[in-house]
Amino acid sequence: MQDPKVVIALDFDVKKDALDFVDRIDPSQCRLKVGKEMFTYFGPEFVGTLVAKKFDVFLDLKFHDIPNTVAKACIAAADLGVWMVNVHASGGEDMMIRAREGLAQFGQDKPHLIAVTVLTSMDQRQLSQIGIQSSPMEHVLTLASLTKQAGLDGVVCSAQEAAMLKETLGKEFMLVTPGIRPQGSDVGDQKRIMSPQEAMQVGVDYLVIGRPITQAANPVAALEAINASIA
Ligand SMILES: O=c1ccn([C@@H]2O[C@H](COP(=O)(O)O)[C@@H](O)[C@H]2O)c(=O)[nH]1
Repeated sequence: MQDPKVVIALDFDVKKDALDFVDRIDPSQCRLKVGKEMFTYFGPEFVGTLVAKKFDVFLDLKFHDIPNTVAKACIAAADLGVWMVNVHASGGEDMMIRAREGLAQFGQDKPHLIAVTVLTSMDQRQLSQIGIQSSPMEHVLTLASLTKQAGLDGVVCSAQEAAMLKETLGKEFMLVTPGIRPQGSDVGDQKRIMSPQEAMQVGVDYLVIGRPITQAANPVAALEAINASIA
C-alpha cells in the first residue's frame, strides 16, 4: 500500500504485548504512534525499535513549554528518526516557529511538525470550563490558522473540522485526526468523532486509531477491515 493512512495509537502498557502486535503487522499497511504512556514506560529505545523495524513513527508527546525547551525537545525527537512530531498550538506562535527552526538542521530527513489544536476528547462544555467561549470549530480554526502562519506542516484536529480546514487553509496543510471510530465501536472518552470512511471523504490525511484496533478481539483483522473500508 502506498502512503498508508492509518496511524495506530500503540497505547500498550506491556512492552511485550506491543511488540507481539507490531510483529504481526506490516509497515506498508499502517504507521505507528507512540504517545505519553508508552514513552514514559519504555522510553526512546522503544521508539528506536519501531524505527528499526521500518515503521513510520509519530511521536505524540504534544510538547508545550517555553520556545527554547520545545525546540530542543523536537530536535531530540528528530534524532530518534521519527516520521512526525507534535507540539501544542496553544503554546503560541513563537514556540512553534522555534520548533520549526530547530528541525531545519535535519534537511530532507526532518520529521513532519504538526500542532494539536483542540483535543478530540473536548466539547463545547469543556472548552468553556477553561475560559474559551468559542465553539470547538471556531477555536480549532484560530489555532490551525496560527499553526499555518508559524510555518508548520499541519494540525491534529477532529475529522469534524476537516472540511472547514481544507477549505480555509488549503489542501496541502496536513490534517491528522484521532477520534476515529468505526461503526459500532466504543466511543470511550472521545467527543468529536467520525468513522474512517467519512473522515477520508472529508479530506483527512491520516487517521489516528487506537483502541478500536488494539483492543479488538483480533487487532490484525480490525486493521485489515479498516484499510479495506477506506481503500
Ligand atoms: O486530540 C487528540 C490528540 C491525541 N489523541 C491521541 O490519539 C489516540 C487516540 O486513541 P483512541 O484509542 O483511538 O481513542 C490516543 O493515543 C490519544 O492520546 C487524541 O485522542 N486526541
